[in-house]
Order: sequence, then C-alpha cells, then structure tokens
Amino acid sequence: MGIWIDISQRLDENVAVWPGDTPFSYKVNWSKVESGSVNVGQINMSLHTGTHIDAPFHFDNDGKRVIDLDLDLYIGNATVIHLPNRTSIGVNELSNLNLQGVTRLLIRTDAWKDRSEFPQTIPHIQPELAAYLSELGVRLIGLDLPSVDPLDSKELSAHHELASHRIHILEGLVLDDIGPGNYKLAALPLPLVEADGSPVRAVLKKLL
Ligand SMILES: Nc1ccccc1C(=O)C[C@H](N)C(=O)O
Ligand SMILES: [Zn+2]
Ligand SMILES: [Zn+2]
Repeated sequence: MGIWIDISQRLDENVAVWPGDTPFSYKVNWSKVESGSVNVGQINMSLHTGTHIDAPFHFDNDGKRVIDLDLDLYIGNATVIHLPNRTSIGVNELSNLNLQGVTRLLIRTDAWKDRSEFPQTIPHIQPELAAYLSELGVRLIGLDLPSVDPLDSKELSAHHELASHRIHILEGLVLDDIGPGNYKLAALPLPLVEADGSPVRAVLKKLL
C-alpha cells in the first residue's frame, strides 16, 4: 500500500549545476520530419547534476565505477531524519536518534532553499561520522545537498571517509515534503560502465 513519492530534481535547463560544470541540455537531435518516423533526443550533462550517486572513482582514481556498484545499496528500506539549521552534521547531531539496524540513511537538512541556484554554503558531513554510521550498519547516506563535503573542499574528507567505511553517497535529493520515518527507497544508477557518477530517479514509499 501507499504511493511512490518522487524525491528527484527535475532535469531541464533550469537545474543548478556545480559552478563551471557542464550545463544540462536536451534537444531533439533527429526530428520526426528528418527521420521520417521518430523524434530522437540527446542530453548533455555533468553526471553530478540534480539527484545522483557518486561512484568512488569520482574522488579516487582506483575506486569503483558505476557499473561495479552493488544494486542492493540503492533499493530497500531507508530511514529519513530531519536535521535543519545545522552548520555541520556529526555524531553529536545523531546521538539522540535510534539508528540501530538502519542500512540507508537519508538526511533532510532543508539547507538548499532555492534549487534553481547552486547554494553558497551547505552543512557538511563531519568525516568522523563515517565510522559511527558504519558501526550502526549504514551502507548508503543520502542528502538534500549537492555534496557531503564543504563546497570549497579539495580534500573531500567526508567522501573518502565514507568510502573507506563502505558507505555510498546519494546527493541532491528533494526531501522538502518528507517527514522523518521509515520508507522504501529506490534510486538506481544507470548501467554506465566507466562513469564516476550517475543521475538517478529516487523514489520513496512510506512504511507503516
Ligand atoms: N561536479 C563538480 C565539478 C567541479 C568540482 C567538483 C564537482 C563535484 O561534484 C564534487 C563534489 N564534491 C561532489 O560532492 O560530488
Ligand atoms: Zn556528486
Ligand atoms: Zn559527492
């Protein structure tokens, strides 16, 4: 029972991209008039646009590519928690929540207010949180933000710490209307063989 709720950003020319990164575009590259039968479209985009997953190759030259990722990470039970008005998210912010046995943790921060513009600052994940989450059994962390690290970070400490604790990353979710609780999540990456990331269609269904 229950309906699937779309928690993905829409992909059109208004979607915000990382400063300097490839803008999103779609065009009919071969029109019905030209082909005689069909419209055939083409998209051009950065793989880190909108709602997407990071493959470890994004920040580690020896890391897994999208095709190597375990699909079980991206389908199954997920817990949503609400942590508004934080400058960063660490063990302190989570210590009063019971997250035992949570495999997929989605954090609603509400910090990215105008999604048509790339944010100036975001609350980042404290790298120390990775060990704590992995101890609880978390394998996927998802956020309503474009990164788990500060936007000007070059070290990407949270990305690396999460990866070294086998926790995968889902970014750019839309959780504005999603209350805390337990859900079913599906957010499958495309079967991109070499890629460092993939757009996903992320959906949730409330569990009773
Ligand atoms: N698309 C980019 C273009 C330029 C520089 C960084 C990025 C990123 O996406 C990195 C970001 N720290 C991330 O969480 O994936
Ligand atoms: Zn990314
Ligand atoms: Zn990232």
